[in-house]
Amino acid sequence: MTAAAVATSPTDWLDTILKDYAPDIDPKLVKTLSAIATACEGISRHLWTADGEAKAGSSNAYGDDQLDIDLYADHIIFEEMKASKCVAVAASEEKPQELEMGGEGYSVAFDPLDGSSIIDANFAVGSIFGVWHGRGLQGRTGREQAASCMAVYGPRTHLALALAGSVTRGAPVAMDLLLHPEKRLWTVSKAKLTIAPAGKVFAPGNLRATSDHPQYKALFDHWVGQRYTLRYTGGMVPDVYYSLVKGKGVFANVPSPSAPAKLRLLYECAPIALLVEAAGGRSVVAPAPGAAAAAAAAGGGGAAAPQSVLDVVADGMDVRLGVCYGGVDEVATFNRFMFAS
Ligand SMILES: O=P(O)(O)OC[C@H]1O[C@](O)(COP(=O)(O)O)[C@@H](O)[C@@H]1O
Repeated sequence: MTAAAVATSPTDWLDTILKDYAPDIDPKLVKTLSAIATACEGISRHLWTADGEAKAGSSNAYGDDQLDIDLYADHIIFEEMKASKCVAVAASEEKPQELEMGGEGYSVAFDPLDGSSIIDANFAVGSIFGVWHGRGLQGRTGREQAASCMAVYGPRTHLALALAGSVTRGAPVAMDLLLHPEKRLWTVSKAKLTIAPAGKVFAPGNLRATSDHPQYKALFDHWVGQRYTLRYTGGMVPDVYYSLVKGKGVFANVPSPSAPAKLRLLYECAPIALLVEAAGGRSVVAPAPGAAAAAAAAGGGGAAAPQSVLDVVADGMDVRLGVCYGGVDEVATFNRFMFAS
């Protein structure tokens, strides 16, 4: 594996790296992923001096106040998608509709800046991308992705990148790249990301839901009782990236009637699910309180069964859900508590 790739053209460096995982990778996919990397490099550079509090004075389709940086990141990514000439349509958390990008080959859904509630405190934040084969996002599942990426803007800028089995022609794979801003070059920092089945590190999101979600409360007490180490920043990107790089742990964001789901399937949850499952971990949709009991009561013996986030159909551009990501055994423990009737 080449540790560092010498850039001869904007995409050559990535082509060299990805050919080690997928010798016959589609050049259009390489161009799309390279355009994503270029956008993340621009966002990383902008964050060095950007005002994390500056409000844009506008709100997105969900009424969330938009920060200047949200709109800057959103704009720079759409521009790079157009410039790649390999993206048919794209949509984002800020613009949740399929916008024509004028290219052909792939469709991209993204969250330009995940962590807008913590960026003013200068915590690590990120950008999330899902890349689907062909044209269209609505009606797709995460399992139809060709690739997904998660940029982490912390002390260093990293890009965790997953290639689906449809691209590697075998098992999906996840790797980690490091940005060298002075050379405008990315290198491989971890050739293969893996998550061990078990690891006593937890990141419990939407914790206020424990007030009216007895199964989530019981699980939280279990994690504390089993002396799990808490590693939670309030940013899904750095919190999941922790498990990918450290190779262990469990992240959850569980909804309840008082704290409904806010994470978006297309722009956040499906891309991260591909990364985690490509690293040998599992993803599961977090059920509402009592879902198992309700399913059992509904008769037909149909207990609520755990479902991979990758199998959820995006039957709208704003599907929101609760999730759990982590090692195989950690997600099994999550399911044991969540689907207990
Ligand atoms: O504050 P909570 O309820 O724990 O939830 C925080 C979650 O919301 C998010 O900030 C998502 O929201 P944004 O995409 O608007 O930043 C996640 O990154 C994070 O895991």
